[in-house]
Amino acid sequence: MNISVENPVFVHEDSTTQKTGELRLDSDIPMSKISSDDEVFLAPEMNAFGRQFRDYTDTNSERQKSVEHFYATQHTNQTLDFVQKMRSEYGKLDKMVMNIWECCELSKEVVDESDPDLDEPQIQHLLQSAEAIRKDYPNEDWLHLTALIHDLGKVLTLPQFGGLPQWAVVGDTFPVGCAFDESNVHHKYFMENPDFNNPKYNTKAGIYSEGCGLENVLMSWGHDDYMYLVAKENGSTLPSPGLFIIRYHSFYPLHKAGAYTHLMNEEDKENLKWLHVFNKYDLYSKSKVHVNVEKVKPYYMSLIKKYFPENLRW
Ligand SMILES: O[C@H]1[C@H](O)[C@@H](O)[C@H](O)[C@@H](O)[C@H]1O
Ligand SMILES: [Fe+2]
Ligand SMILES: [Fe+2]
Repeated sequence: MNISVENPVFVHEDSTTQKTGELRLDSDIPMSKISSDDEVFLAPEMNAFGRQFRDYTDTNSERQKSVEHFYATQHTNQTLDFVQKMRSEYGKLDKMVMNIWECCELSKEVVDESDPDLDEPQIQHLLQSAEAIRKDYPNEDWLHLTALIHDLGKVLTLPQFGGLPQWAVVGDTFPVGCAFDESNVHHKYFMENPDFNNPKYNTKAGIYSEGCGLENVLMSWGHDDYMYLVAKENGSTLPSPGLFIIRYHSFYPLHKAGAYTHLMNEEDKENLKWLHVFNKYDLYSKSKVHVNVEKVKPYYMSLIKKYFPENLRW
């Protein structure tokens, strides 16, 4: 069965002003195409472990216990002060010089401990999500490339990047400097966070003002913000929704639960529509069936060449 996008998305009225193409609803996919699973992406109902996707409630399985432990450490340690330090340290981009494909190869060595749905090397997740979105949006090449690179920032866990602990790299993200919304998974562990009781940081707006725009909000530090910095500072020509997807794809409290919307500006609201589209392919493409890397590599190399310089500072 085809699981539809949870939040409504809208078709742009004037597509000539958009660098990106029209947003399409699941219901726009012709019924005649639904029968061929080669041509459209069919989202599974269960994850590879036979469970619902993003189930954080099962306390019996070992994997779920380690995911909960992950969130306990993440929520305890991600303070405003920590985020500021990490942004200035990793914003220097002085750790490595390499191209995008070399980083895809490096991501073979990363397994994400926060993810209840996948324990495969990250390169597979990247190619699975890119190939899935390519089926349904064949003309949006920027979206294919966005999917390919969205999780590359997880290389921060590798020794070449200082071997950051998983809680500083993966998992859902949330703003720091304002109250932690209850829609964050395993919210109770924020009580251990020093910012939780700081009156400057624990009101709804905290250090921000209504409608200030997400670019003025400090997010918990991790692979999203890092990869956004890498793409932006190296002069990628990906369109604004692509950069937005990279930067906020782990911000489930916003794009799934609809929290923190008071911090968005008009541009964020436009970009959020594309993030809703993207999320379906990020989440439901997670599978044990591997993509043949060498077979698809030439296509993705051509996209990298189109939107990125040859070498990037990381
Ligand atoms: O466990 C997952 C994983 O780390 C993803 O890469 C991230 O984007 C998700 O938000 C998170 O829940
Ligand atoms: Fe991610
Ligand atoms: Fe992902």
